[in-house]
Amino acid sequence: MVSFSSISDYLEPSVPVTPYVTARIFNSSSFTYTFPVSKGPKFLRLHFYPATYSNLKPHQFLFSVSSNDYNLLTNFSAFLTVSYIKMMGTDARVVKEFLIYVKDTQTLNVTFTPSPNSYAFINGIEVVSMPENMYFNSKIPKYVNRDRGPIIDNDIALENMYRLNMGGRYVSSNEDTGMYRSWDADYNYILGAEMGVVPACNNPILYTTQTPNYTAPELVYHTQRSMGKLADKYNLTWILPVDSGFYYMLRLHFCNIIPQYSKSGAVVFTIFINNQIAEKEADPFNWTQGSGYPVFQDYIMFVHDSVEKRVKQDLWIEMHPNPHYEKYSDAYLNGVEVFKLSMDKNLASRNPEVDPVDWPPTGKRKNKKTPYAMIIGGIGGAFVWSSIIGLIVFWIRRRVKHDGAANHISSYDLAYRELESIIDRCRHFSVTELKAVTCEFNDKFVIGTGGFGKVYKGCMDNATTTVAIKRLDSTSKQGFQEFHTELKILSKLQHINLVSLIGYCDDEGEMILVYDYMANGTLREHLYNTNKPHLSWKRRLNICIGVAKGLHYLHSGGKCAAIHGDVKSANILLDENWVAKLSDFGLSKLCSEDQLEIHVNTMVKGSLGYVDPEYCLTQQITKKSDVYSFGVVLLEVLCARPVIVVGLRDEQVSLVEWCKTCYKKGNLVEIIDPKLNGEIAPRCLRKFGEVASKCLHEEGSERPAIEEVVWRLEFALQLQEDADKMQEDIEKMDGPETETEKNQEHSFINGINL
Ligand SMILES: Nc1ncnc2c1ncn2[C@@H]1O[C@H](COP(=O)(O)OP(=O)(O)OP(=O)(O)O)[C@@H](O)[C@H]1O
Repeated sequence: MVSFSSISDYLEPSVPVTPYVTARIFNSSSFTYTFPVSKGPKFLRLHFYPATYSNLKPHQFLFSVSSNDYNLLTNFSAFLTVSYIKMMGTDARVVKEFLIYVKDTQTLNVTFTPSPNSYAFINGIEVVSMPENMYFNSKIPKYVNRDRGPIIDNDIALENMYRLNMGGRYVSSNEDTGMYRSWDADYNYILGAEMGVVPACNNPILYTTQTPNYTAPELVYHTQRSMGKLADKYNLTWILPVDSGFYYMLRLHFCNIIPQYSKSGAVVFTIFINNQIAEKEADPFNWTQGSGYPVFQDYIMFVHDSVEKRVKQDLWIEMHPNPHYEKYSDAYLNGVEVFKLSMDKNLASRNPEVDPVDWPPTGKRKNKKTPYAMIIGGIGGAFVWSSIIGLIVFWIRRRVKHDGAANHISSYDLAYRELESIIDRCRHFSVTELKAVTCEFNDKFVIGTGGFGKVYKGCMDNATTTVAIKRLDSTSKQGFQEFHTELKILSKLQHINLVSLIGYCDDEGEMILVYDYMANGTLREHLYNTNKPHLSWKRRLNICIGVAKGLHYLHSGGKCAAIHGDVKSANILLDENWVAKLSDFGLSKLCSEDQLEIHVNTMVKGSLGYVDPEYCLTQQITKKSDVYSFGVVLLEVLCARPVIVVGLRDEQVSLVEWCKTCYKKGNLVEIIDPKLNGEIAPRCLRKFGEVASKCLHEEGSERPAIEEVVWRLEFALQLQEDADKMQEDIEKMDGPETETEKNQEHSFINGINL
């Protein structure tokens, strides 16, 4: 008999009857369960309760488990694992959770193989589907201490090592978001006496498309561990023992729930993973729309231990307030998930020959060196041989030939390195895949056309993801440079107010970029030359604040800071919740934050009517050039007209000049969008006009930094909300109106003079 069922001789009171009281025992040969399932990512959970079954003692069970070609467990002893877990004061059972992508076979096989002279057993198997991009092909991870590494795609399997609810209680599988994950309390893992404080809230958590409601339950975001009064004196540290010789993905969950921290830049901290800086200036408030919005960030790092050859070692997560931000000295974390990544389809054993700086692993790298490959080898070191590298080699060779100077190669050195990391961070699509979702690039799927080419709408991943597919037109003046810049910027920078790049395709001479689809199109198409319903004033204000926050992120992104270079209403996309997303980074300049303080020399590019006059004169673009273009957008939003209208009276042709004249005369109110009549509170309009005017100052040095623009606009919104509230109160009041109230209402409805 290959297998038989048995009942445990004893069940500890803390262990539930189902599924742990019964087990299936396997002797000698392998035994496979086959589950017919749909294609897509699955949780596979294996439940073990080591006990005596049919007179077989717990230590007699030693076995391996594999699933769909992945070795999940090798020579596994549930007895030893539980002994170790008990030392940590937790459970008498063990649940092993794996994340596996089931491909076209639509079957999930789970095979148990006893080790020699041993038995295998299992108490329960759980298979749960998960949303397509929940963990696989999700947000682009950050690589700790290197700029490349594995990506979490359909070819990788993950093992969950830890899932912790910081500062909160154990969250049972029934309290999860339908995926039956359980979340442990973190106090077993926090280092030393410095346990910080545990703020909590009960407000509804404001999930978004970037952090949908299945990401983690509200219970996780309702509590956090932060540093408390002694923040400057110590690091908030968690220690999580893991196996050496593997890559790990850490998903850190944040949600700002402390009322005082309701401003970007209020709390900025540094995150270290194993003593390496994972995030120098973490400002989770800035990564979201504000307080109560959850956000997570994935980090990948290799845990190696080449010196002592320890099989297990500690993974440290540490946080410390960033000393450059004095406002509030604190750091916080709401939850963490730690996953071990498969290497060569093997999650189960140590893989010492894999050197972390040698990605992909030596065994997978192609040895054959073509003359092109040798050029790259010399320039970039270890690399991934992919079609995009092929493309740039071809490009470099062509340039060298045309320019006839070998020293030009070195100027493209950077491009190599950047592209190598892009390849690992972005999803690569084949032309066949993209043709399939657009019916061979059929015009019926076209949703817009820009300078780069046509943009198509498509559905992928079993219709769970709607995307916008931007395909370079062979007749376009744009080309590799814009394609490369867009990939470079968006693969490094992610923010709620920047459009998300899902991937790219460079097969068969194509250059295609794939983005999240933005259901409400561009800001411009809601302002003029449109039949679409008009945007309310408050919605317009929120959109402007979102764009300013996106720009602020871009300008202050540490080593990946950038100048956008083409801010305009057509490059602001709106998602289904009207959240503004800055797009089109083809003209952007990526440089270090220090460099942003000086000027970047460049040939003047941009869109007519939006370009900073100082940039035109000096040919030097600065972050204040973006501030100028943003000022033009503010005027478009207020007046709902194009920036240049030929055929109008001379003084009215340019929106900027016309608004400046009206502003100086104090009659800006006469040129605001008539559809906004009666909607704008006088004080709000005054503040808004003032911000726009500052942004449009002729001299860059006189323009405010975009951070200042953010808070000035937030203040304008506050003024509007106060006025709306007052208006509501007046309307609610019974009895005759007082003279003052009548006047207030009158000025509100008929507008004001500035
Ligand atoms: N992610 C997206 N979601 C929905 N629609 C999009 C998306 N990206 C682009 N579009 C649509 O495609 C049109 C063309 O976009 P694209 O970014 O190529 O051009 P543009 O910015 O208008 O022009 P240019 O590149 O010349 O500045 C947009 O106006 C918009 O209607």
